[in-house]
Amino acid sequence: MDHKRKSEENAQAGRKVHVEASWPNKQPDEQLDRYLLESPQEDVTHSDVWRVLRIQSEFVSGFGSLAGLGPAVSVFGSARTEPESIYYKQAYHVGQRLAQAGAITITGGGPGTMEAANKGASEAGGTSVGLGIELPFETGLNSWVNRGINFRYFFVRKTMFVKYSQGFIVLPGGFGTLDELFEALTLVQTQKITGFPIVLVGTEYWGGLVGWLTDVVAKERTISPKDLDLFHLTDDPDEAVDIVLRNMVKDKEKKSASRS
Ligand SMILES: C/C(=C\CNc1ncnc2c1ncn2[C@@H]1O[C@H](COP(=O)(O)O)[C@@H](O)[C@H]1O)CO
Repeated sequence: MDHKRKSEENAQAGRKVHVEASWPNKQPDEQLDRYLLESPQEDVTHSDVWRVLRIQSEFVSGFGSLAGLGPAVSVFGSARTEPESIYYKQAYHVGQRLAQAGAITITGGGPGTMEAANKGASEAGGTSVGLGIELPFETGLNSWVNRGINFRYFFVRKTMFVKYSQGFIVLPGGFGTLDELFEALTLVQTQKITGFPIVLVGTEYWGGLVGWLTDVVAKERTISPKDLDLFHLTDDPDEAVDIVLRNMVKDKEKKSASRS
């Protein structure tokens, strides 16, 4: 469904949605990021130069739209989670709790877990941000996003999740979720970002991965054993929210102390 039609539907249903495209004159068939990634190296022509400018403009408009957003938490998880799933209910609860605490929920703006978190946030009267991504198959922003931005490039969009949130809550998910999780872990591990909580929700789902990181990856020393402390693991969505909110308070205190 295109964004114009989605906006009209939302308007008819009385939902207030603010959607921005981070690129002008979207042409749905044009998968420019795919061309960028697939084009041969010798093909560095004028079109690559223009592509760099388009990437730059996507960063500029993303920063412009999100500047001054306020305290926010990014919530990740599978695009395929069904509303009957316990993970959907947990993501809804996370969005709701964040809104009640005055924090903004940011998701990828898609279906499944993203929709659940946006719905929880929006129904609790909070700001519910969706950073959508242009895909070869149309999915569009979910109906519970009340502040939406669309991106063409995954890597630009991933920068926005990190830059404009103060922590990640990660529910069960597939490749997309793992990508977002491991990017944040790498940034914290290499101290590109500091004091940034990452909470995994779902011990049964994540247990295998955490076991492998502990028994193989840390044991083989491809990560340091202390890197295992860079994330939290819980079954309790309230605990996940408490961890990120506590960290936000600590962060705020640190900033005001350094100003005085
Ligand atoms: C595949 C399906 C829908 C795709 N729609 C998406 N919309 C927005 N964001 C998405 C979408 N798919 C993946 N993402 C990003 O990755 C994470 C989820 O990926 P996973 O592989 O499903 O775990 C999510 O946090 C998004 O940022 C099905 O209808």
